[in-house]
Amino acid sequence: MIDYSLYLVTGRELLPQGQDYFDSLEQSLQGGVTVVQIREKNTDTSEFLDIALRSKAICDRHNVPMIVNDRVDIALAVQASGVHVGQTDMPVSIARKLLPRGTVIGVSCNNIQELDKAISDGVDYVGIGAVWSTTTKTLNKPVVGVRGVGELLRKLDGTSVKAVGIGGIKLKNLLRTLHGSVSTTNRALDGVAVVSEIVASTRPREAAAKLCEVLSTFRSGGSIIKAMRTRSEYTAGSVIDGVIQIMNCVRDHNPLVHQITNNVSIAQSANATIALGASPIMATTVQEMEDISRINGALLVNIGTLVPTAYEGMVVAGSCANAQKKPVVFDPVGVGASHFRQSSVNTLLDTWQASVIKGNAGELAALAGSNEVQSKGVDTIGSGFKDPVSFARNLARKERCVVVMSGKIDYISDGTNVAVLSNGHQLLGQITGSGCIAGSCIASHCAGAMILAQGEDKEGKLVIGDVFLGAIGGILALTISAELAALREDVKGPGTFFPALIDELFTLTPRSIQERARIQIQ
Ligand SMILES: Nc1ncnc2c1ncn2[C@@H]1O[C@H](COP(=O)(O)OP(=O)(O)OP(=O)(O)O)[C@@H](O)[C@H]1O
Ligand SMILES: Cc1ncsc1CCO
Repeated sequence: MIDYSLYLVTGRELLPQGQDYFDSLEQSLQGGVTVVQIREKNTDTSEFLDIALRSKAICDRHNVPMIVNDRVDIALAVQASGVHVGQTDMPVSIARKLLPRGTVIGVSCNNIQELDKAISDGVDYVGIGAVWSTTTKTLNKPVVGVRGVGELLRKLDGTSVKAVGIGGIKLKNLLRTLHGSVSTTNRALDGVAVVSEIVASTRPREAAAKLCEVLSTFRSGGSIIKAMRTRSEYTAGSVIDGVIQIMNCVRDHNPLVHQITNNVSIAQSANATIALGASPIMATTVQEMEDISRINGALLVNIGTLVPTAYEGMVVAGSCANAQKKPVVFDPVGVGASHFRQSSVNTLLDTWQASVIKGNAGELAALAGSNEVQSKGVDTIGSGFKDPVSFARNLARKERCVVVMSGKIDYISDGTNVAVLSNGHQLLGQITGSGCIAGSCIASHCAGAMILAQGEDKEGKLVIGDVFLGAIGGILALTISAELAALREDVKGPGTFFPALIDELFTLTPRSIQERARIQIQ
């Protein structure tokens, strides 16, 4: 059985100047590479054969299987463990006939059709990619993206076919790649193929060892749920206790909450953040994203009025937040309204891992590609999903993060649990940006959750802190404050409601949360 965990694809053209190919291979194996594919471009048969033979001797010494790219004849000549073929190389059925029994055959797949064919051809493994855009190879097919890998992996359920991700996988995106590519049925990649991160390194041993470390911490951290959460079981009572702890933490620590949001509700969102005890910074420019990611407690990305400069900032800010393991709250405002929003949302979610995605039913339907609920611009139409609990849970599994579906009732899921919250007031639906404010409240509470979890083990996690509780706390703070504001005599309608809401967020007490929270965990 081949261990596909760290699959090295060689590329002599990528070696740093002065680096010997065989020495680099030796070091990579010492660093922990578990399988090697020899890839040669434009090399004469005799030279390829010589390289394959010498590479095989090195791999054998490490007891690591060697696979030959494309050339069945070379694989036969050196008794390689396997052959890897591309879509335009030797067909799998013919390679199978030519090769001795037990020789592994792998094929590159970019889409469902290619994957279906590979499965029916009886391949042993598939290389799914490109996962990221890459400079190692000129791509003539669309990038699959981390989320696309998960959809393809689902197809392998019930088969013995193994899968490695390939294309642009680096140390800096490895954890995100592993986490984000798990299918809704919990099928993860069996390994990752790496080229330049190892081959182009002047220290291939260290490069391989670092990649192995991430692989093993991810695997020991287990599934999405463990990677996202700090607690494994919730009850309504434990959730309320947790929310109050976070709420107090926000007030005690005043975390910085970085928000890239729309120009309709920017001031409202900043005011709500302050009222909760956090500190907003509404910064959009690429050049400052890294600095802010070091000091902030959480990031909110809201595409309400998407403009090019802010969009560039969003791309970078999310990656910086992931690198710092800070919570990223994403609000795909009006995603169904235009192709531009849709493709921007896809690029953002393929670039970084959101910790929480928040939207109304129409927005989340558009994100999930469902036409069960329609939207009009930034608003949802109709009464929502027939089974909102399952919808929220499935979307959380698909996007590998916590999902908040807002509305008269809010549904919050981490892919396993669904918290059903029925607090709120209809006046929230009669002011603009209540959803955007909800995003700010969630981000503030996720920042509090992150501070509370500071002492915990960060290894193998993409985000620090219980973002499920952060999301519930943000929604409860807003909706309970809205109920209290609506009760006030000075509130006569939407115009007087908004300032009262800010006052109530400011004076909200743990007692009000305990007394008023209407929460059910399913
Ligand atoms: N009729 C209602 N009754 C109770 N709560 C409501 C009602 N409408 C909205 N809310 C609350 O308001 C918050 C925002 O949800 P909503 O679904 O209105 O956001 P949205 O459509 O994204 O808003 P916007 O586009 O104005 O920012 C949620 O926490 C939700 O519970
Ligand atoms: C009205 C509106 N348009 C873009 S963003 C926004 C705020 C509510 O989502």
